[in-house]
Amino acid sequence: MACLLNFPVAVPQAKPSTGKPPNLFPNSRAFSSLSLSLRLGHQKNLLGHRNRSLRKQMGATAMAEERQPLKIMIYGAPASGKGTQCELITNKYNLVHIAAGDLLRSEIAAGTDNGKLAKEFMDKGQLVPDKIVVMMVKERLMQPDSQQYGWLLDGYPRSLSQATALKEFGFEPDIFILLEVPEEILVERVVGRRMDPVTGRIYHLKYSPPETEEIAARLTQRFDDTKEKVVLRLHTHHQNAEAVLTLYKDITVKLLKNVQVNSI
Ligand SMILES: Nc1ncnc2c1ncn2[C@@H]1O[C@H](COP(=O)(O)OP(=O)(O)O)[C@@H](O)[C@H]1O
Repeated sequence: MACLLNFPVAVPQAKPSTGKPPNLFPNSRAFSSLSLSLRLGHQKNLLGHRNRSLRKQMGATAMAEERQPLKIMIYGAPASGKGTQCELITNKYNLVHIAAGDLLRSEIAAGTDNGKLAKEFMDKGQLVPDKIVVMMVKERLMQPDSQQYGWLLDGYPRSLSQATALKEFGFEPDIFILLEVPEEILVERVVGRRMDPVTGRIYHLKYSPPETEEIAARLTQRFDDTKEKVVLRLHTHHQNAEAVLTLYKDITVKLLKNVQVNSI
């Protein structure tokens, strides 16, 4: 399989169910396994080098004593394949997957005040205010499972202020994974994306259609997965990307998407 980053991390063997939010792309192949393996193989060398430097700095004894769970952030435009990568990475490293968008959709589904306010911004393809998102993510990161097993944070931070806030709370990633995908592919992916509410599986009407008419009949579309809204979401993404990327440039692993659109 893909995603073979190797780090000196403590990976507990048996993680109980964490009630993690559903994956956005459980069945898609946004990046082919082969190209992902190759890229991560390359990045592995880079990271191996970084790890060696780090080990030198910390001293071998301290390193052995202070093994910490792995902490990763993953960043990319809407529909850039974060969900697929999250599945691969969490399976490999047994991390808790925390997706800011899923946390917000849970608030909306629960009908909370935060959820109602969040929906107004999500409807416009804008970032939900920090006063909601920062505390929500912070609280999830503080849960015992995240602390014990490590975390993979997906869709956060999306702005410099979010990154800074998390840093002030003492949450810093070991690795920042950046997904880069051409914009025309993103729009087509979003517009055709559907979810099966029974299995949680993600389909694409053109590139990964449902297997049966029964499934096709029950597919749902995310309320912000329209062409009009994805253009706004992409605009918001581009406005904030540079500031976020600058902050994590020393720990960034970049994955480029250059295969055909039908790899969803
Ligand atoms: N960290 C965040 N800060 C503010 N708003 C967020 C954040 N994460 C998600 N959102 C809101 O939720 C929407 C959906 O996010 P998400 O599910 O991650 O999908 P996508 O990556 O396709 O934008 C975003 O367009 C934004 O309105």
